[in-house]
Amino acid sequence: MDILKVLSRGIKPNPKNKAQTAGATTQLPSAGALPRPQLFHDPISSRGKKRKRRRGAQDDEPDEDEEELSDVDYFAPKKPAPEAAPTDVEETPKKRKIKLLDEDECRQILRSHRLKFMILSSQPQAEVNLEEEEPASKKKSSKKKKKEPESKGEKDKKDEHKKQIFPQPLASFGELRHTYDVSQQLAANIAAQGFRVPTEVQMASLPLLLRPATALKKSGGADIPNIDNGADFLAVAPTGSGKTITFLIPAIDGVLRRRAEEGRENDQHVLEAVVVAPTRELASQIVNEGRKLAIGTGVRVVLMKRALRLATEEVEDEKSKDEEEGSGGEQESDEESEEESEGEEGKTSKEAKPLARVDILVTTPKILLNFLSGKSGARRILPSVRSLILDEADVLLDPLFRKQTMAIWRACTHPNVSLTCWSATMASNVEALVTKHLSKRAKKTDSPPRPLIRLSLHDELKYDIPLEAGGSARVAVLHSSMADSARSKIMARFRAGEVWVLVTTDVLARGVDFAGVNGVVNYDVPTSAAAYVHRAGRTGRAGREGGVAVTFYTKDDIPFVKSVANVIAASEKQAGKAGAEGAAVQKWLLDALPKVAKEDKRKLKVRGVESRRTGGKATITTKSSWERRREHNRAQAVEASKRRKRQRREEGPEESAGAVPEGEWGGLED
Ligand SMILES: Nc1ncnc2c1ncn2[C@@H]1O[C@H](COP(=O)(O)OP(=O)(O)OP(=O)(O)O)[C@@H](O)[C@H]1O
Repeated sequence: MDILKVLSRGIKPNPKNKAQTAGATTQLPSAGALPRPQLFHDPISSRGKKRKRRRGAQDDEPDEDEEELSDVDYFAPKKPAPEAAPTDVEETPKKRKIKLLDEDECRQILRSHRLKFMILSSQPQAEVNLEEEEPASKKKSSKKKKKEPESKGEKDKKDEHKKQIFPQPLASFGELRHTYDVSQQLAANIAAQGFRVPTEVQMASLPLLLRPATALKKSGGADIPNIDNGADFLAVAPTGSGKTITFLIPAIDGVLRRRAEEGRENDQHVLEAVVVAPTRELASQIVNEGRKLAIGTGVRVVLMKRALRLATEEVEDEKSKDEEEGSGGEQESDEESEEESEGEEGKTSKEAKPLARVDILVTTPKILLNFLSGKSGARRILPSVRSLILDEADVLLDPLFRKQTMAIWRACTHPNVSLTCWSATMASNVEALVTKHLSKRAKKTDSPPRPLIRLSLHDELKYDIPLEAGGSARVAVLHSSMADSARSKIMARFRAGEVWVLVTTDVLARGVDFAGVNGVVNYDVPTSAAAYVHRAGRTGRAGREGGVAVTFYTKDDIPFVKSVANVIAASEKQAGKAGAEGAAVQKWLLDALPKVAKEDKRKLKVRGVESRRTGGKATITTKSSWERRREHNRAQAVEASKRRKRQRREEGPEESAGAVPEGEWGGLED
C-alpha cells in the first residue's frame, strides 16, 4: 500500500500549497464522485435497432459530455442534507408516464450492463437442511455424506425450472416519480442525495420492487403467477454498488403507499419493514441512509435497542427452534446493554413504556431475537411486518447466524410478507435455503407462492505517521469485544477523517461504507474468496477506480493464497487487464499456487490459518509485545510459586527449611 496515499487522505487542503495537495487529492481513488457509477457498458448487441433512449430525459440524466463532477472534499464541514421544503416539492407537477421499452430493448440494456434476472421456480427440494446445521464448533462427529458434484445434465435439469426475465431498467431517478408513482417527497430526497445515475443494481431492482406489474408488463409479466402481489428477491451485486438505498427506497415507498391506501395519518406508525444486518456499525449506517431518504415523509426509520417496545402479539412457543439464540453472531457488550435498558427518559425496563413509533426497524439478529423471545414458553411475533430485508444475506443465513435469522423470519407472520436478500456474494446453498423455506411457508399459509426472483450482476462476481501529522492518534483499533460506545466513537472519528488507519477485524469487513478509504490491507489471509471480496470492497466504492488492496502472507499461508489470486485475476480480466504488463496476477503464478483441498477450505473458514494458532489462540492480537512479555513473565512467576508450594508439601517441614518463606515472591524465573 502506498503509505503516502493513506497519509495524504487526512491532510486538509492548505491554501499555500494548494497545487500540491490538489494534485494529491485528485490522484486519490476516493477523490471526486463518478458522473456515472455504473460498472459495465458493453456494446449493445446488433440485434434489433437500439432505439435512442429518450425515456424520461431528465435534468438528472447525464448527457454524454457530462461535465466532471466537482471533487468531493471528505473533510469539508458536513453540509446537512438539504431539507426539501414540502412546498417546492408539491410544485413539481407529476410528469406523464413514459412509453415502456419493449422486451428486446430491455434485454439489450440489461445485457449491456451484465444484469441477469432468473425466476427460481419451485426447484427440486434442495439438500439444505432447514433446521440448520449446527455451527461447526457444535457439529457432531457424524461423517458428512460425500456429495457427488452435480453432473452437467443434473445442473441443466435443475436450471430448467428457472426462467430468465427482462424487466424495465431504470434509466434515471427521475423516472421513479412519473413512471413508478414514488411520492414527491421521497423523489426529492433521492435527488437531494446528489445521485445522478442509478447504479446497475438500482437500475435493475427498483422498477421490479416498486411496481412489479409495470416492470414486467412488456416481458411476459402477465404469465408470472401472483406477480401483482410482489416478488421475493435475491440480489447479488458488487460491494459499493448502492444496494442500501436500493432496498430502502421500496421499503419507504411501501409504507407511504399502504398508509395512503388505509387512510392513516402521518403520525400513525405501524411497523411494516424490518432490515437485518450482521453488525451494529452496518445497522447504524443503514438507519442514517434511511433517515435521509425519509425526510419530510413522516416515515420513521429506527435502530433496534433493548429498551424499544414494539407492537407485537404473543403466541405459544411450540418448540423454541432457537433455544440457543445466543449461539453466534454479533455479541452486544454487557455494559452497553445495561445502559440501553435504561431506555428513553431514564425509565427502567420494568416500567411499561409507550410503544415505539417505528415504521422501518433496523436491527442485528440477536438484539431483535432477545426482544422476541418474550416470557418463558411464549414468543412474540410481528404480524404487521410486510417486508423483511436481509443485508449481507449470505452471512445472516450462514450456519453461525442462521438459527437467529430463521427465527426472525418465522416471527414475521403476515401471509404477504416479502423477503429480499442482498449481498455481493451469495452461495448457492443460500438460494436453496430461501427457496425451500418460501415453499414451506406457502404450504403452511396455503397462500399462492410468490415468484422468487434472483438478480445477479455479471454472474455473481465470483474482490509510521509523522508527529506533525498527528502521530499515533491517526491510528485506531476496532473489534467486537469493545463496548458499543467506544466502537461508535472510533467509527465517527474514522468517517470524519481524524483516524487514518483503522486496525480492525471482519466486524467491518462487510457493508460498512467509508467513502474515503483508499486502501485495504489484509494482515492475515482471508478465510475465503467471499471474505476477500468484501474486505477489498471497503475501497473502490460506487465504482471509484484506484483503491488498493494488499494481502500479506507467510509461507504457511501459501496454500490459501490461491482463492485470493483467483479473485484478483477475475477482476483484472473484467477490467481487461488480464495477463497484461503489470497485471498483479500472471498465469504462471496461478498455475504455481497449490489448490486447496475442500476439507482445508472448510477448516480455514472456521479456524483461519492453523499455523498461526499456538495453544488454540490466534497469535494476532492488539496487545503490544511488551504487554505480552509482561503477562508471560507474570504467568511464569505464578507457575514457579505453585511449583515451590507443591515441592514443600511433598518434602515435609524440615527438608524445605531453605525454601523462600511462604507468601514471599521468589522473583522472576528469567
Ligand atoms: N446512484 C448512485 N450514484 C452515486 N453514488 C451512489 C449511488 N448509489 C449509492 N451511492 C453511494 O455509493 C456508496 C456505496 O453504497 P452502499 O454502501 O449502499 O453500497 P453496497 O452495495 O451496500 O456496498 P456493500 O456490498 O459493501 O454493502 C455510498 O456512499 C452511496 O452513497
